Amino acid sequence: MTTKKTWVIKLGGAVLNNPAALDALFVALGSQQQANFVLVHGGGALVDSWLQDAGFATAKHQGLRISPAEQMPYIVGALAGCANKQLLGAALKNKLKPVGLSLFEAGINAEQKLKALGQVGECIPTADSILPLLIEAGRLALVSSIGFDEQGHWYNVNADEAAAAIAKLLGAELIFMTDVEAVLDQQGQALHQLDKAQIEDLIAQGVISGGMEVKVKTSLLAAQHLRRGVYISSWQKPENLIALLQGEHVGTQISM
Ligand SMILES: Nc1ncnc2c1ncn2[C@@H]1O[C@H](COP(=O)(O)OP(=O)(O)O)[C@@H](O)[C@H]1O
Ligand SMILES: CC(=O)N[C@@H](CCC(=O)OP(=O)(O)O)C(=O)O
Repeated sequence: MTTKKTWVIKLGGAVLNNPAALDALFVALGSQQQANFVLVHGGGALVDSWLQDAGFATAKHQGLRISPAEQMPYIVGALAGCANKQLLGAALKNKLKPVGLSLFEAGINAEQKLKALGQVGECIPTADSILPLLIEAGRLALVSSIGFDEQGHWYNVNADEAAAAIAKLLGAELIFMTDVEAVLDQQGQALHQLDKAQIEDLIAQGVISGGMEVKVKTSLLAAQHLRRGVYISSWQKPENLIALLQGEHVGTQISM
């Protein structure tokens, strides 16, 4: 049994457009032999462009993409196919041993969140995850946010929620790596620490919105469940990841 700490890292999809940042991140991961990692990735921008190319209109409700059944082949293709395999290629290039997975193999089932959102999925943890075996075997799991129910229907799960569910399942540390260095206040200054009351205030004032609203709400729930701080930082700064692993305080810490 491995005694190393496991870190679940959520990678925002915008990193897919930045191969140099992706390489730097994988180099940083490869240099940290004292920890295990599981990567959960998004790809929202890629989904936008695939849907647009296919002639679909797409919309979000409170940061979640409304996902009609007829759009799912494109959403699944972009996230579990293209984005997942693009990351796999970058990890391979950087001498890691990646395995690409959907939420099902990772031990998370999905069920419909809200009828009005179509195939948007909510995470249901199961007792059947391949992740501990992959970690034990020294493999780097790359998990897309496509989930399935027991009938085999597919769902589009928000990748932040997917990462939080996997961190809970593994009792792991959780870091969201996005395209901003921290959650920002009204003046655009980094907020180093946020708790429930501050988060509610900033959302009500419209300072935190869109994808960041989902991220901070998901982080808060995860911090409450994991009983420890959850971090938001940028994939543009792999040194921040190393700093967090060493117990330093960078980006925004969301606490209970
Ligand atoms: N207060 C805020 N601080 C930082 N970013 C914010 C804030 N409010 C909204 N955002 C937006 O949230 C984005 C990050 O969320 P999202 O695009 O969903 O990231 P990811 O794809 O990495 O999950 C930022 O790029 C920014 O445009
Ligand atoms: C339901 C829902 O909103 N799913 C997201 C899944 C991808 C994602 O979360 O990507 P980022 O992390 O890059 O934003 C979507 O379709 O965009």
